[in-house]
Amino acid sequence: MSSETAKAPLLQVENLNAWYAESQALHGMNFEVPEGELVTLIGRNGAGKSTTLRSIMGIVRKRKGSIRFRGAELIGRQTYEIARQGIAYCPEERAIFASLSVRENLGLPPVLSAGGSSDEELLEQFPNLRARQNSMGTMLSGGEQQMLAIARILRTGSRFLLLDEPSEGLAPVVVKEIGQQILRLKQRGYTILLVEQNLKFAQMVADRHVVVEHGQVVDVLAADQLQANMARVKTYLGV
Ligand SMILES: Nc1ncnc2c1ncn2[C@@H]1O[C@H](COP(=O)(O)OP(=O)(O)OP(=O)(O)O)[C@@H](O)[C@H]1O
Repeated sequence: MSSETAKAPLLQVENLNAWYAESQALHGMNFEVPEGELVTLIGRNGAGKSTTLRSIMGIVRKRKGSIRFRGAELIGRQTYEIARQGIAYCPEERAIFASLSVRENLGLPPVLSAGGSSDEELLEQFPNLRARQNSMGTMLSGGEQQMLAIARILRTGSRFLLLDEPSEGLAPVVVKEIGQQILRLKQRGYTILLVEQNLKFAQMVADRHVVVEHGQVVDVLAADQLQANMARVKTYLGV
């Protein structure tokens, strides 16, 4: 057995089904996230990417199948228990508190395990947040808000990050900066599952792409296979 096959993935999603009330959004998702990799969930609007992240976090409660993190089953667990196991979630809406300063926003998440970044370390890693540390949330640009939303979850000590469309609504130059920060996180050993519609951005940072359509995984491509399969992927994305 090669060392690659011997190592269990950090996250294993098997036959995951999820519902909003009676409406089924995920229909048997299957994919894995190996430790230390950056995996994207790509697919068109409404494909089920955000629902997958929310199901992993237990925010979407009605779900069946299996989600194993470091071998432990997450289905049936509450969101706070899942966070304590070492998974941090950065939602699409960023959830920056408008009436709090950058520093106050940074201090909000609890430290859940050893190894989280201190406020000082976060300001060092995100220099443009240092420059704005006393500014209120309302005064931040979209890019600064996104940086803050990512920086904040690093406080928790979690080593597995779920990021929902960090590039959304941002200018190309800002998207590039966010991409560089995310690559730095990968270099520092974080494992990342990233929802993304921006293919160029996904390509810049990912080791592997999981293509989602109608609540199912229809393709898994290593980063170096994406280009050769671009025509098919673009059809899935509707671009
Ligand atoms: N809060 C909700 N209540 C009911 N249905 C929802 C809710 N959120 C999402 N859905 C539905 O679930 C399905 C999957 O949506 P989801 O948001 O996961 O898609 P997505 O791939 O992340 O796309 P997008 O980028 O548009 O969010 C869609 O049919 C959507 O309409």
